[in-house]
Amino acid sequence: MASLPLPEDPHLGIDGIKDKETKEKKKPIESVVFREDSGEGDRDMAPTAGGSIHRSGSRPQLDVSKAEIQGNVEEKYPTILLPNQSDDISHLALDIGGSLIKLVYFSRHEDQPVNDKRKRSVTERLGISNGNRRSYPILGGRLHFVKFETTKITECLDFIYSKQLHCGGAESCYSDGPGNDNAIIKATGGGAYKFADLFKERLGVSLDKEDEMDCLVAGANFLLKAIRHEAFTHMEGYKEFVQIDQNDLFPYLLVNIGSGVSMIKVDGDGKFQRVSGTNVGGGTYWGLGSLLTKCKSFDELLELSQKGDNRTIDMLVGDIYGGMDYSKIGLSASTIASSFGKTISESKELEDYRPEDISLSLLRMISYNIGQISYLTALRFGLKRIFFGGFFIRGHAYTMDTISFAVQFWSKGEAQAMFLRHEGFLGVLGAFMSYEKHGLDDLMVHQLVERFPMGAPYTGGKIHGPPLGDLNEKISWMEKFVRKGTEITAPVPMIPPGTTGLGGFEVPSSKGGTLRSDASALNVGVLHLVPTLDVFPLLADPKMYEPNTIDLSDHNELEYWFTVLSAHLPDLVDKAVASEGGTDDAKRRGDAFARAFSAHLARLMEEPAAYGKLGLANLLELREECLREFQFIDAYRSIKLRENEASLAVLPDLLMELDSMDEKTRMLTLIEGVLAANIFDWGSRACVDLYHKGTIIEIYRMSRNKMQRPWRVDDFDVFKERMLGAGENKHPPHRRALLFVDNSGADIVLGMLPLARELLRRGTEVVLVANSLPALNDVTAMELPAIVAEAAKHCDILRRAAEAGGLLVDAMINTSDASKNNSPSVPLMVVENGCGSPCIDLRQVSSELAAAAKDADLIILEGMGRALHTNLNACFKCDALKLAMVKNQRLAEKLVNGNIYDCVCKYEPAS
Ligand SMILES: CC(C)(COP(=O)(O)O)[C@@H](O)C(=O)NCCC(=O)O
Ligand SMILES: [Mn+2]
Repeated sequence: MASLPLPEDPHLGIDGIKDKETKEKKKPIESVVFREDSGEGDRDMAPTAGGSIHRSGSRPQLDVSKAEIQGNVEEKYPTILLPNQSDDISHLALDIGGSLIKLVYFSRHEDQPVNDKRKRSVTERLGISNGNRRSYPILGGRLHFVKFETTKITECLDFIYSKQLHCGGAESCYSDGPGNDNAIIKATGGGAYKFADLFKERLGVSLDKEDEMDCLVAGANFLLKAIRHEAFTHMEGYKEFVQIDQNDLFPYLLVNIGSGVSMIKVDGDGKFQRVSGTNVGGGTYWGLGSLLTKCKSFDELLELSQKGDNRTIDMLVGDIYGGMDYSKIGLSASTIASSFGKTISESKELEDYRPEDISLSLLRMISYNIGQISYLTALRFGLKRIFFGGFFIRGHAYTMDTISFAVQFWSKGEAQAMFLRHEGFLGVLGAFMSYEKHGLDDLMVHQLVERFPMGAPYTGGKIHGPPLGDLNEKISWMEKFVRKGTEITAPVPMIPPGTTGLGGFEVPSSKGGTLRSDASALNVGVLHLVPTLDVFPLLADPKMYEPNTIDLSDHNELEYWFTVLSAHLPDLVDKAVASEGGTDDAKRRGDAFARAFSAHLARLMEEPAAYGKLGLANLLELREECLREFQFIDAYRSIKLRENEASLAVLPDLLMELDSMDEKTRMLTLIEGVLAANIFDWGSRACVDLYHKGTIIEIYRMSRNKMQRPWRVDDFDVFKERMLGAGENKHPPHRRALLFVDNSGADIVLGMLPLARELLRRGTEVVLVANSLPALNDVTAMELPAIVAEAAKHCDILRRAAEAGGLLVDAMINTSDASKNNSPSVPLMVVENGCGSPCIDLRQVSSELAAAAKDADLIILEGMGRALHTNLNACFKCDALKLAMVKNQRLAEKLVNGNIYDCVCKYEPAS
């Protein structure tokens, strides 16, 4: 393993840089002010105060009476309070089935007062329009999925009441009394009729009934088009996500297994026909099962089947053929010849059979039957794809395998059974969409982000626990949940393979002792609707793009990262708690965060695909999301400030040194500088250990000194040739470069800013692309302008470019930079990337980044997260440079066949 010993000599490592870290305190940036917005915002959205407007059930309108602008009226997109908007916003839809009530509700994003002047400046500069989004002012928000047993409808009513969902959500319901008498909630399923009076009586709302089939199809179409990892196959214990081509979705067969089974041929949006069905469905399993086993609930019955052996009940081919296969017609000895058939030849009573065996026999009988009828129906209509939904499946591996087996067996591999992660929520989603007003059907896959918060009632433990209002309740729930045993068991992993090869099926074997009662609910997150997200326009082929370099479906890989992230946890909790003042409340939240994140990790270890396709980037993002869930906004804030300050203190010397070099040496020194400064990464165990051994500047110098070429991946010469030309052969400078920056401190100040400065000097516009939200010690777009302003005090190029980019005006700075001149400068801008993770999925970036990308012809991705964990293999339409120091031994071996602290400089001209 390569080592990075600290230099004995505390003198300068990079020639000329003095150790000013502790000596020089920086002055505040009082001389720099942001340019004020002209104030000419779009006015067409301004509410007309006073009059109320007509509302219709199908064409939604907003009640803008008594509307007022919250915060500064000068803001371009001020937050608008709609105090009377209550009954008409479709916050809630219901699917009240025979067994379960499914509920989808919408919560708006809390509007942050928009006071980010950088954002306004860049919006103007890049000409970002709000497109047609303003016609759906409530669109940005979250969709939550919850379910209750129909027998416990009172809990469902309490839940709706406590969240004030019946009168448009807590934020717009200002009375303590019951809901508005005019309130209408879209509902589907038989219970929409049966319980209409109860809803009116208890909540004062009317249920607007939507057709069940319409809803099922609308829900399925939406999910299949809009959710990336919605459909999957499940064969012999293996789950594999299927990439659905939106343009090649129809026709398909939708099999919805509720109490009964409907088979629907879907030809398009709103174009379908119920072509078949069977009365032998989930209700049959539950009903017959309870009669035969005395089980009280569906889940109890399902759990029982885990320990069952159906051979004591079912008559198998082997029972008839003396233990032999009937190979001539392709039947193995273990194939069921007759479900429950064995019981006729024995003179036993019901009590003589194990309930476990009965449950399994019944489950197999019903699942096979549904699989077989589905296949025959698909065959009848020439359909190749069959999607199964409905709560009978419950994310239960054995049920899915049985159905898949039947489809495969009877179709001889021609047809494929696919399952849906939101299997039970199709109808209710369709009902929700029938409001039309959200524009949900216009949403694209890149505008939906699924998150998995660790909050009851929709994850873990009992689904129908008390609704959680605030963080305290959530933490209490966490504590209770964790006391019950942290293990979250997966929906029955199978030991593969289970077939005998001739069409038989062995007994399911479960790793976990118990089957979690709400497996399917745990596989469903909260759907964030973010209309401002876009696909990065410079991706060479968005359809082929896969952000993750490390796929965690490989168990060894997952196990390694599980261990690494678990080991990192105590230190992270300390930092997070300290960042919130170390109060008792912060400690409690820190503890809850650690438990929640550990529980997620444990869950994913059990079933890596539980939340969709899992890559390392998803795990790293989950950690950040989890911190935010427990209100740790910026755990590394003080570290970032300290490192920024220390690095800014030595920047002038570095700039002077760079300016004294010839062009070629300078270009190399700049790239070396980026790679060396990328060592400041608080997410890497090895680096954090290193930081105890020296000051920031010592470590930076040491890192510079170790920069020896050739790097592990070294395309520098090709890059240099593009930048500086070779001999007479000169290239025009790039028009615009997007620099995806990484860490605070030396990384941004001594690495990326000097590189940006070089590009600016050469006439290239520079856009610094930084995180929207904090993640580890990554610099954010909000923090960057102040850093740039501080750096600009020492550099005329940066100052003029930052001014030109609208980052600062009135910067009466005495620059110490030698390269002063008064010619107009190309702009330096800052845009947010739309994410809060150390990695970046370029399928979902901010609209401002997408706008900035339109004129860009060079991308520089920096750091492990953005250039290695994600995007190492990404291809772009323009030139791309990927720069990172590999700060993890295993990764170095795996990705570049090298060692920790090796460097990657990968240059790929436009493809
Ligand atoms: C989280 C990170 C991707 C951040 O790296 P960066 O993008 O800052 O270079 C990186 O620190 C990482 O992969 N850490 C893995 C854990 C470890 O090696 O300890
Ligand atoms: Mn980072």
